[in-house]
Amino acid sequence: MDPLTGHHRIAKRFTFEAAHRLSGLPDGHKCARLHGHSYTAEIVLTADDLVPPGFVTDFVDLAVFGVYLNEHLNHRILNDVLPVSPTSENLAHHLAEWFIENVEPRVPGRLAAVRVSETASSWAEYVAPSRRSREAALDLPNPTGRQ
Ligand SMILES: Nc1nc2c(c(=O)[nH]1)N=C([C@H](O)[C@H](O)COP(=O)(O)OP(=O)(O)OP(=O)(O)O)CN2
Ligand SMILES: [Zn+2]
Repeated sequence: MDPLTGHHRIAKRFTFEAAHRLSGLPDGHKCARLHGHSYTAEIVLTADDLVPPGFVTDFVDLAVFGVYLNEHLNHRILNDVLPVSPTSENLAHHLAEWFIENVEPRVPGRLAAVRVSETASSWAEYVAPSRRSREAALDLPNPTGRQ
């Protein structure tokens, strides 16, 4: 790729409410108690080239991610529904894997990152591996040459 050529990034932010408790923390840590957050989950997509009329991906086509959040995480205790400890880091990774499996194959952009916030002052981000490295790991061909 030409190092002087940039690429496009877009993001869409979703919100949901959920509770969690974190284990493995020092005695008395406030987050060991069951408590709730108004979460935000931001999906970042990237593309070298735009598709008509000038999109990385139509924001409308990302609505399915909001449906997943609403049906599976909203107003839930995250410890009951996630296969991992419900830290922001683990949640960002989990959401990235869900997006890569369920949404990315149907949209033109590729996932760059998922950023999760529990509070207005913090976030955790999972940076997705490139499409090329994912395909190499699966030993798949890359006929489009897309990164
Ligand atoms: N690296 C991480 N650290 C912490 C996480 C996490 O997911 N990743 N999570 C928590 C707790 O969930 C806690 O509820 C959030 O802590 P904090 O940011 O301190 O939240 P407050 O609203 O209490 O923050 P203040 O800004 O200090 O009011 C803890 N750590
Ligand atoms: Zn918390």
